[in-house]
Amino acid sequence: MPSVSPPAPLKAFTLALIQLGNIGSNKAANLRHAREMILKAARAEGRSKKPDLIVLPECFNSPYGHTHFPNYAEDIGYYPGKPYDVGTSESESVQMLSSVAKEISTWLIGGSIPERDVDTHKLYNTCTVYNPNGDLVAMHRKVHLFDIDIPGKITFKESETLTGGIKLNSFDTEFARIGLGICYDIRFPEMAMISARQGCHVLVYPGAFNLTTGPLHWELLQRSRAVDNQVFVSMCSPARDLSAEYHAWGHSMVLDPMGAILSEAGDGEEITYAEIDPQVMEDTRAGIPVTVQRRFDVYSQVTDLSNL
Ligand SMILES: O=C(O)CCC(=O)C(=O)O
Repeated sequence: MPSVSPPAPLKAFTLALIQLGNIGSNKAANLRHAREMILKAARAEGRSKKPDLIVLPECFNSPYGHTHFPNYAEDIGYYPGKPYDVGTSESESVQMLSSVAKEISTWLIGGSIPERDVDTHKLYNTCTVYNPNGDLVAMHRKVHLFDIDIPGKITFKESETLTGGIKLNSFDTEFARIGLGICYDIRFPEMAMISARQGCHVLVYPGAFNLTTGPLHWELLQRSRAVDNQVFVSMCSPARDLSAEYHAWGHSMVLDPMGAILSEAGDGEEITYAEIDPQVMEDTRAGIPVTVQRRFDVYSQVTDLSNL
């Protein structure tokens, strides 16, 4: 594992998930609606304070389906660690997300969008992150592509048009270190484990489960990753739209390190908020000390599967 600097301590903060509805074939309309909902989430009517971090769902600017990715893909051209001028970005989604993050002066995880690499022209399912100044500060390309085939229920093959990312990604805010994944990435505990061991306090996955795997696995996987790693976990879904080609499960949620659900949306368009309390993480880790009981001396014996 590459060496990573330890994170600053987790502080209390408010997380808002936008379970976005009305995602259709008109990209400009999708972007307009996403912007309106981000402004609404930031207004936080009826709440005592505005959120510190707002999250959009997977594929928020285009219909979800591998045949659509090439038509909706945008050139982002972001290279971690290199200066990035949002003003000259080719990506209209990046432009919108950056300007609205700046307008509301709030951290924003921009769900995901189909991206075309400017050099290789390969397509990715990509999440971008903005600080309250509107700077693009992190990007995650979905590592594990959603290729499933459950006969009679659902067949989906992202790898027909997309390429998987080759890197795990996280970013630091003034309140937490946050690890990124996209949807199917949550099925791979190794990825969550590495992010948690690199100091992430919260793992956020823009996602879009379906009506076959959603009921059984959506909550289970999030609770598992939260309990395994004693971190906060959250997935943000689009709203369910039965007139769309892909029927998303909805139920955007936030879980604490004990696996308790802090907030959960229904299946329609909704903004759900959760208060992240660092004490819960501290108490969980003190009470159930798995984070300091790991036996790497034993695990090393089972890495070679040919011995089994
Ligand atoms: O893993 C699943 O069941 C759903 C995953 C998914 O919808 C996705 O990766 O977009």
